[in-house]
Amino acid sequence: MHLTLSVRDGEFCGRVQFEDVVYKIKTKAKGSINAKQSERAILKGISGAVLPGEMLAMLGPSGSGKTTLLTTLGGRIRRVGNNLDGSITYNGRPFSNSLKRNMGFVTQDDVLYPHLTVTETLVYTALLRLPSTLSRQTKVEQADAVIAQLGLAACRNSIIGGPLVRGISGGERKRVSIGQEVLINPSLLLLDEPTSGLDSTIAGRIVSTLWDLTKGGKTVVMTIHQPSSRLFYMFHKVLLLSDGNPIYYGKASDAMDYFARIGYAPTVAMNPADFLLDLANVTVMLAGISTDDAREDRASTKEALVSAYRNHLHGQVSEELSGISKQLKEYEPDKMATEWCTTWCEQFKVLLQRDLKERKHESFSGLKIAQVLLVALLAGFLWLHSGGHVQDQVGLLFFVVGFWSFYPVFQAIFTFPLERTMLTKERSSGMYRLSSYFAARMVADLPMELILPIIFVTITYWMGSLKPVAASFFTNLAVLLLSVLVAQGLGLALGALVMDLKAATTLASVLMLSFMLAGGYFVQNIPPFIAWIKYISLSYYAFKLQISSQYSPSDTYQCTPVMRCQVADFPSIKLVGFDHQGMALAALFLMLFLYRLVAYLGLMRVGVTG
Ligand SMILES: Nc1ncnc2c1ncn2[C@@H]1O[C@H](COP(=O)(O)OP(=O)(O)OP(=O)(O)O)[C@@H](O)[C@H]1O
Repeated sequence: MHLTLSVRDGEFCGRVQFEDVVYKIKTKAKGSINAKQSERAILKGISGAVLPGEMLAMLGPSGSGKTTLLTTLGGRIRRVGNNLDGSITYNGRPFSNSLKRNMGFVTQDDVLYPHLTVTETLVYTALLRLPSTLSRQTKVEQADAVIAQLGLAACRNSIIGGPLVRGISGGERKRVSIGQEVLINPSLLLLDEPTSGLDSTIAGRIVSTLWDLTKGGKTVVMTIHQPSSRLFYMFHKVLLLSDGNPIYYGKASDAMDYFARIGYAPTVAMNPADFLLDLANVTVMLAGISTDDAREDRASTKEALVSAYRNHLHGQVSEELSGISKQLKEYEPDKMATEWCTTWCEQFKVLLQRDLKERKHESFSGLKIAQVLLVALLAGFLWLHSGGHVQDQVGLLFFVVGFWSFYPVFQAIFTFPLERTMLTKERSSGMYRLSSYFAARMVADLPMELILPIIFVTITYWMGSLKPVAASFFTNLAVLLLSVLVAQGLGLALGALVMDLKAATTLASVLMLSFMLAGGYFVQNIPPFIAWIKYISLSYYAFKLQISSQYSPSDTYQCTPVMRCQVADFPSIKLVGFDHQGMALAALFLMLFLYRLVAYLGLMRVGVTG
């Protein structure tokens, strides 16, 4: 069966050449705090080429560097200093941002939204990744075609699922991940262990689908663990790695002959992939060599395999690479899709729809609503008889401000750390602009961010006998909604900056506590050196504006049984005062934008791994 998707030019980046690729990481020796950093080479001079119509499999034991090489070929490892050496080109050109939108990359772990169905997942991907020139209907049809081609029709309306929700099976999930990449009809498709954990029938089906892609002129590169011999012979080329060294590169069908020629042949008939893996692990029992040789220690056998590669294969690879380079000189490159596939507005619209659908269960969670209702009713009953008591009413105002400062911060703080892997995956493939994602996220969260405090205030305001005047109620509500949005921004900023939930929540609790304490209700005589905290405290400004919504400077209250005092002189009110209300409002608006800007800047770091 041939894949019939044809939405992009298939020759964008299909000729991949990599020559003497070396990748090093910095490591610290164990056991000593003062240990100096040393370098460890993960890839030690790897060369090869894959052309349109070819499927290259990277084989090797766990930890041999397959994923690292694949990630490097996918342009997802940053060059920092001299960590990455050698040359990698795509149709003779280096990696570029426009290229990432024309290649597919399937990661080892499936990064999918758990609450979307298979169809929704693929349709949203189609809407985001296929060009604007195609109609919505065509994109949906494209997604349907992929569902049929990958055998997902039976589970098309089932949710993906995750650790906490039961959904489709692991194999189906893997096929959805592959479908997301196949959808864009990439000229180059890179897959990290697309068959691991799957039974041999499903694995065979996946590899056959990928093989079909190569028949359509696509280039496929994958890492794979122990393919069956049927699958092994479907690969046009094989690259065998051992501890970061190449020990075989060439046609799959020539691999066994090559090793037999250099003195390594299996004693019994066995799956060539198993034999190659045993060799790379240096665990194979070798035929045709003496007992002494068989006892040869692992290091020297490995060295023998590495030097055999250098002597017999390295030259051939270099020749192949220079031959391709010569052809490329005569080859007129196709125009590459350098622009985004879809407009900002389209991206925003689709991301918003997807966010609303994916987070419906969370935003409208019964638990969340019950929690807010319960606290509102509790506060309402506690303050039921507070009418006319300034102390009680100021306390209620401060409690409401405090609750709605803490609550949104701790709701929002999870947003970006939990989305990080998804954002990295989607941004790495150039799926959408960060700004459209960010805007969609902000808007998708709004309904619940605003509905819950409205319900809360409506209950507490009237039960707590605050000023029964419509203008006061709406001012109080508006100020609270503004402070909720500010608090949400602060949570988003902390999450995006720290990206570690434990650290972010610890930091948030310290910050929010300092803001609350300096907010003007608990302490009146704050030492001057620390008094400035109130000027960065959202609780202070919100509290100040809430007070003004209830009282005016000329109001009085019964301070002793025989005397009325000025409300303005009441200690907690005196501290925040009635002046500079405009400034307080401006400060809240400033925070509203500033925190979101910080969150956006924090997110800009997410995108390319390495
Ligand atoms: N950023 C990193 N920091 C520390 N070690 C790393 C890093 N990247 C790779 N490594 C190490 O490099 C080696 C190769 O890793 P890689 O994931 O490429 O192996 P692999 O062949 O894909 O393994 P597997 O089949 O188990 O996925 C491993 O020993 C791994 O621990």
